[in-house]
Amino acid sequence: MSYTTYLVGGAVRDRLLGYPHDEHDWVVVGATPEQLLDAGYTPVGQDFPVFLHPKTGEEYALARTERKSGVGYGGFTFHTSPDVTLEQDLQRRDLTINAMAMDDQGQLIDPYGGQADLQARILRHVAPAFVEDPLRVLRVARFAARYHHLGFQVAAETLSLMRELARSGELQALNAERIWKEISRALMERNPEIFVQTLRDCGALVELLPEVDRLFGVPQPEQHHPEVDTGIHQLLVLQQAARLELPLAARWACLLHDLGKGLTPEEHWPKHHGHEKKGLAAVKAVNQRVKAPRECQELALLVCEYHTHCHRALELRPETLLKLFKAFDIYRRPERFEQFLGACQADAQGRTGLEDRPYPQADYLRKAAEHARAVSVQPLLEQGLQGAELGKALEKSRLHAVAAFKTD
Ligand SMILES: Nc1ccn([C@@H]2O[C@H](COP(=O)(O)OP(=O)(O)OP(=O)(O)O)[C@@H](O)[C@H]2O)c(=O)n1
Ligand SMILES: [Mg+2]
Repeated sequence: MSYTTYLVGGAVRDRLLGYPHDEHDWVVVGATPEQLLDAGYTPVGQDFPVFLHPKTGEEYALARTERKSGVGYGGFTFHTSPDVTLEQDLQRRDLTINAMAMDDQGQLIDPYGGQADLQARILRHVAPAFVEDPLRVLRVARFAARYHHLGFQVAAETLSLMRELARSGELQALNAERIWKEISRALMERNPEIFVQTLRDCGALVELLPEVDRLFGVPQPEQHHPEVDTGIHQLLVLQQAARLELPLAARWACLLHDLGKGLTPEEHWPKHHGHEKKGLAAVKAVNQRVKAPRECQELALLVCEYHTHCHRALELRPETLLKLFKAFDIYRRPERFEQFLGACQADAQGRTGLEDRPYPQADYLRKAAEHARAVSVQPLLEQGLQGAELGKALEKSRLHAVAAFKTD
């Protein structure tokens, strides 16, 4: 018996959109696993009907239907058989724009109105079975972030399904790896703030990142923050982070830098004295809950603690500058310090009306750091210094170098 292969999912969607896409997913209709094994495909997992092409390595999935059989991921049963149709396979998918297929003649198969929704710029679920996978809440928010600049919006009825999922508590059953994968991809999209905003719109933000959610409604002094609301500031900072094309760790740090402001007692509003240190515990909690990679965790903690130092860079004493450099280990980790400067710039410019204000602090710190790094240990070694003494002398030379830079 012969089988038919179709291109599906993101590749079809992005081809129709004229959007770059470099991964191809295929669906195979009318085949048994044995047929694919005989043709040289390798199975991806034990009980999962997905195979890798012998030459291209791309994913080929047997057409399947899915049923949810329990709470959480893994609570799925698949049904594959050669008589599962393409339409059935497409129906189990998340969004209409993701539920189109293309045959080898370039002919589009679009039973659920995906093309119309692409044209209307709508992210709409295919069927009520959307709710069987809570990860889709994050996926839709991520697509909203990715295609925002093209005018895409989440359909009202899809948003209500997302709200239902958020309210059901099912998001708690998602494992950290899947959540992080979505968050990290979303942060790297062109409008990462739309991801956070969409999660908030459907009540998922408080489920997934309650520490971020609680910033909404918390005021800041209007003098420095014309947008006033800390949650809005948060979104604006992410927008700037994308505009500055910051790498993932810096964007993650941007998202978490002000968590301390959510912990200020109301009677102190709109001031947030000491929010930098106060936020550290919250940053740590989020870091661990989503199992962010080490680099992201570290930078988020450092940016939380030191972003105000960066804004005040020009007023800092040489001693304080050196302490900052030490905290960042700028001598061995120059790229991490650069990411810190980027995140702080996004923080300074992520304020209504201040998006284009200059941020001379970054260059100032960059130069000061260069002077500290340029201090050579060689002359000190030649003086015969060792151990703690050597360390102290090196510190002193650096202090001189930074002080000299400051008076310049
Ligand atoms: N929770 C999920 C994950 C995936 N899919 C379906 O599987 C396809 C492929 O999934 P994936 O590669 O994760 O996403 P893409 O849509 O290809 O988008 P991208 O890779 O660009 O993120 C999707 O288009 C969608 O039809 C789904 O319905 N529900
Ligand atoms: Mg894909």
